[in-house]
Amino acid sequence: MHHDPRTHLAAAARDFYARGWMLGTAGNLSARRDADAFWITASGRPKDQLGAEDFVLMNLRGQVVQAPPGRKPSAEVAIHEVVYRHVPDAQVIFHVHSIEANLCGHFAQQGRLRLPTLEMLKGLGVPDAEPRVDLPVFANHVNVPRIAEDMDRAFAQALPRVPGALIHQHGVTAWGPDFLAARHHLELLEYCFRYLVQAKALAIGV
Ligand SMILES: CSCCC(=O)C(=O)COP(=O)(O)O
Ligand SMILES: [Zn+2]
Repeated sequence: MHHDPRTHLAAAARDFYARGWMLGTAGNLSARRDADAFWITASGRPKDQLGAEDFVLMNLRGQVVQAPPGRKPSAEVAIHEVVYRHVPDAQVIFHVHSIEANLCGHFAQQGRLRLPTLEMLKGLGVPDAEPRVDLPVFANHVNVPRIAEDMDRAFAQALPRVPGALIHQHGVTAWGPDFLAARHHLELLEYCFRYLVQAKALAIGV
């Protein structure tokens, strides 16, 4: 990263807040500083007004490297750590809470949400003519490290075919090799969620 990733993270948070995906302090965003450390939003901060003092530097062993006074890392930092450990290409991770993502959790079967067969899946790295792609869906737990352990186990078996994962009744996490790609992946997954919700309302099979 040539610029301080905290500036980009704060701008992304303002954007996602405006879309209704980070209301009431929901969600958390992070970006790698280098192979062993990443910046993540501090816990419980309003996502439309983040400043440099709202980010914590973590290493990939779960230790705080640098934290402004009174700031703790996101309560969901363990999930970011799992993604960075398993996906070497992931440089940026966005976790947000949209209504549609939470509705879509109810359409999942056996821990998988079948994504609609849309041309836009190409933007998620799926070039197939008739894509049959599932997004992994994890159970939510009050004890967040439990969610991270489930993801760790699943990702050790196989990485998701698309750069994201859903937590039931909670929200989606998407990642990418840079800020723009991570944003596009998040937007495309959220588009799929909106599509699935509307298709269900219209009783259209996808
Ligand atoms: C009000 S959202 C509840 C916690 C959560 O799921 C989230 O994404 C925000 O947690 P953080 O500790 O990162 O502020
Ligand atoms: Zn969350």
